[in-house]
Amino acid sequence: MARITLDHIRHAYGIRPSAPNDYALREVNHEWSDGGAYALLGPSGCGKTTLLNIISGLLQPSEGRILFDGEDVTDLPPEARNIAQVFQFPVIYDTMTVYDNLAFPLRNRGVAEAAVKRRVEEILEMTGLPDRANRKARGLTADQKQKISLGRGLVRNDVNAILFDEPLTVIDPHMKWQLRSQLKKLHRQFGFTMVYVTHDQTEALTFADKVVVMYDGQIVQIGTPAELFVTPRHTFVGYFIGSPGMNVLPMQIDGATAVIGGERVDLGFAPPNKTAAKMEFGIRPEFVRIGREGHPVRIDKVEDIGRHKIVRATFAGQPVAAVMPEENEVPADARIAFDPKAINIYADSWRVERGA
Ligand SMILES: Nc1ncnc2c1ncn2[C@@H]1O[C@H](COP(=O)(O)OP(=O)(O)OP(=O)(O)O)[C@@H](O)[C@H]1O
Repeated sequence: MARITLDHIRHAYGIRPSAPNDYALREVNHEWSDGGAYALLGPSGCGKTTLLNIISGLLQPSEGRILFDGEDVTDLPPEARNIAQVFQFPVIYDTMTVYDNLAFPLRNRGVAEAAVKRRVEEILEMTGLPDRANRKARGLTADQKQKISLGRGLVRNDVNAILFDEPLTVIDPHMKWQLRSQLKKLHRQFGFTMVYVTHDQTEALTFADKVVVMYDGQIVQIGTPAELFVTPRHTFVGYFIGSPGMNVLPMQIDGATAVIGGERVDLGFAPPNKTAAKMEFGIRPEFVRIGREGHPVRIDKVEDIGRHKIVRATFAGQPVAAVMPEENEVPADARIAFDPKAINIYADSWRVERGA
């Protein structure tokens, strides 16, 4: 397994890019540790597949270098990078049996038959297909075929990294959860460096130790699920992670006070003077209190979703969501308050550090 360094990578599909918008990847400059489980998360078109293909060698970046354990592999073709890749749709040999499909990557490398057998049997067990071992792949369902693709990606344990590009799209929802847990278990057991592309936050947060959030051709944050929740570095991370996402309200700063449409909210710290064009106040719905204290608010709707309820309200002319425990009542003359420790301040969409 390898440490992966992305050294000032930029990529444009068109020729002679000039403006930032000409780049599918604007600038990626990060190091991913050996044995880490990373999820690349972001909306459609943000550059996830582009970045994954640059790592695997299917695509040459327009600028920058990629290194495995410090060794420059930018000019190496995919087969020389020693990478396993699992795609969205099955890539298997229909005329081979399930067993032979799984054995193929090992036999190709000259692994002894006894070791092939041991490993293939483990993978058959993991994918829940041991009784299909001698069947031709042709007769299998789409999700069984995709499980074999996953198995082929996992069968070798001498690869630099395993890359997954939305691998569970064709798998039914119940099995999805099971396979994701198995991937996580395998990661713990063998310490593979894994990169997993998805646009589904649940998938990313349950699979990865570190989630790499991409937006508009950039990595906007790399963090643990808890870091993405508590301190989103960019307002996009706030919106995209969480359900409902973070409340983001336009504001002005006056010392240690946020002025939001005429209401003054104490921040508990004075953000430094910023020359930003746009200042915003961010707070997750879990830290918004609806009760008898605080600022005036208009309650628009209460959604009961089981263990808690989501209150949709209007504060200082802006829509705000709050998450409340099921047993709490919304009082008739409700007020709104914000937990000062959970307030994030954004200057031109980027988080301002306390004390920065
Ligand atoms: N072969 C290509 N030629 C030209 N433009 C491309 C090509 N592949 C991707 N793009 C563009 O590059 C940008 C990033 O695409 P990419 O496929 O990397 O995004 P993604 O985050 O993986 O999206 P999705 O989740 O839809 O797969 C998009 O604007 C896309 O239209």
